[in-house]
Amino acid sequence: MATQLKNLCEYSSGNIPDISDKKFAVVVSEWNEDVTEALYEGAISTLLKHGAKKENIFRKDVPGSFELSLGAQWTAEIEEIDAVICLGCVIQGETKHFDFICDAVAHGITNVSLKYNKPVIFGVLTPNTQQQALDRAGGKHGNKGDEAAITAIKMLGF
Ligand SMILES: Nc1c(NC[C@H](O)[C@H](O)[C@H](O)CO)[nH]c(=O)[nH]c1=O
Ligand SMILES: CC(=O)[C@@H](O)COP(=O)(O)O
Repeated sequence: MATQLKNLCEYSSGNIPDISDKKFAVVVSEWNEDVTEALYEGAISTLLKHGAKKENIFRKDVPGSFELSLGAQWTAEIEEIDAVICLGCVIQGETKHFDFICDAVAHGITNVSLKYNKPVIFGVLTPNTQQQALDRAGGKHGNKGDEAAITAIKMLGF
């Protein structure tokens, strides 16, 4: 279902496990920081809302979304980390650079998740415009950060 047909903050409240002792790494891209900071706020508020402890949430920043894969690996390899949430925003420009970044980070994050056998969540917006990004970072379509956080939580209850 396309995002415009659902709100990213709406999700079924079933199968929410106890995360009071779970440790989360949140890797945030600095590119489009007005958007990624909003995603981060959404992710943190969702984790805390569902019982995560603030002292168990560890933030690391990377320059751009392309670096999210390595940032995810450096945090996922920490044994105590139970799940990694990657947050980024790649906005289409004039060239194919957008395609290469999006493809690389989607595959990279997937590979880290499978390599370390733990949830590594793709909380990356890939909009055509700045407005589409803002609409999905606390705007009319909700917040992809909320969605990424609840996805991590639900995967810990698998
Ligand atoms: N244009 C965007 C980028 N570009 C930077 C890359 O992510 C990367 O840091 C660079 O290619 C060096 O490896 N990053 C975003 O996150 N969003 C963009 O819109
Ligand atoms: C997604 C990007 O890297 C983008 O900002 C690059 O813009 P352009 O394709 O116009 O160089």
